[in-house]
Amino acid sequence: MNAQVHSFAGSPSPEGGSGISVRDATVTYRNGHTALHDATFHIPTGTITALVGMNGSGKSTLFKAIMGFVRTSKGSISVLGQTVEAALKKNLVAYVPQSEDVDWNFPVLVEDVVMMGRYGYMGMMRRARSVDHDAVSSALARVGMSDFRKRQIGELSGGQKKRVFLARALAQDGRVILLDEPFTGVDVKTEDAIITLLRALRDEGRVMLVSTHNLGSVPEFCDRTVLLNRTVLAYGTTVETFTQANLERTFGGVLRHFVLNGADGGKPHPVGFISDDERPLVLYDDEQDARDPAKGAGGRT
Ligand SMILES: Nc1ncnc2c1ncn2[C@@H]1O[C@H](COP(=O)(O)OP(=O)(O)OP(=O)(O)O)[C@@H](O)[C@H]1O
Repeated sequence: MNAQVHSFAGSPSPEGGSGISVRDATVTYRNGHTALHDATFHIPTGTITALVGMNGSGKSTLFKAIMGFVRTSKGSISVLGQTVEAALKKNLVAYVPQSEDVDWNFPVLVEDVVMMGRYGYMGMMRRARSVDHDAVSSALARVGMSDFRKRQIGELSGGQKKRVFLARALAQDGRVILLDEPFTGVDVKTEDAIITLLRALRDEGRVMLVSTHNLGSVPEFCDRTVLLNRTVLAYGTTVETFTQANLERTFGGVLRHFVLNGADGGKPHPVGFISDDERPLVLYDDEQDARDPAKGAGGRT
């Protein structure tokens, strides 16, 4: 099968800009496990980049390293031209966690979760000023969750919780936003809303790095892709990087891959599916095209 993957992401991503630069980064945990070794890639500003790899390939570890939560034993990471420590101090990096990483029994209101995004701008007493309250209100409005601000976070649906954590990142005004599997457990409508928001944030010149197992969504909205398996196997524009050969290298035997004889206009039509999760990537051999089956031909615009 000689399929190539085309990107449906809007305008081509701008080259240059300081973005995120990772050079030969190695992270070894205290138990001696090296989760990431010699990882190198660059992402310019004003882009959305997919971070793709199987379970345990080091995606969350890379996020933690970019946030300064784990140290690199080798190599360097720069965020908007600054060290990780400087970026952390300036609240430049916002993080939207995986749902499993959050204790939903913790009794806290939606507006309090979003206010956490403002902590870095407050003094020791964490006294919110009007600018902080305004930032929370506008972030909640932007994700369509204003009506839920007085609700306990644990009472919300999975998709609503994701929106609240996105609002926290917006309230922080992070120039770099790391999203850990934002589409897991959300319906297609919420996924659409998140993608629309990410595109708007890209147009504001922010950098988004999105870990995802939904391979079908990647060509649709990610300008760039980083493929990971304990090191960076490939990185670059999605058009050049998100190829069948690279995906097979990334997932090996773990990837589900089917070739079907579909029918298109009455003609038999070979179709390939590559899936790491519930939304597969669809490859149309003769059109050299990739489509999202949930959205029909041509994907979303
Ligand atoms: N605190 C830790 N101490 C020791 N090992 C860890 C720690 N955190 C993660 N690991 C290990 O490092 C490897 C990479 O884990 P990581 O969470 O970065 O993977 P991931 O790509 O995010 O996986 P998933 O897709 O399942 O979320 C795994 O083998 C994991 O067991």
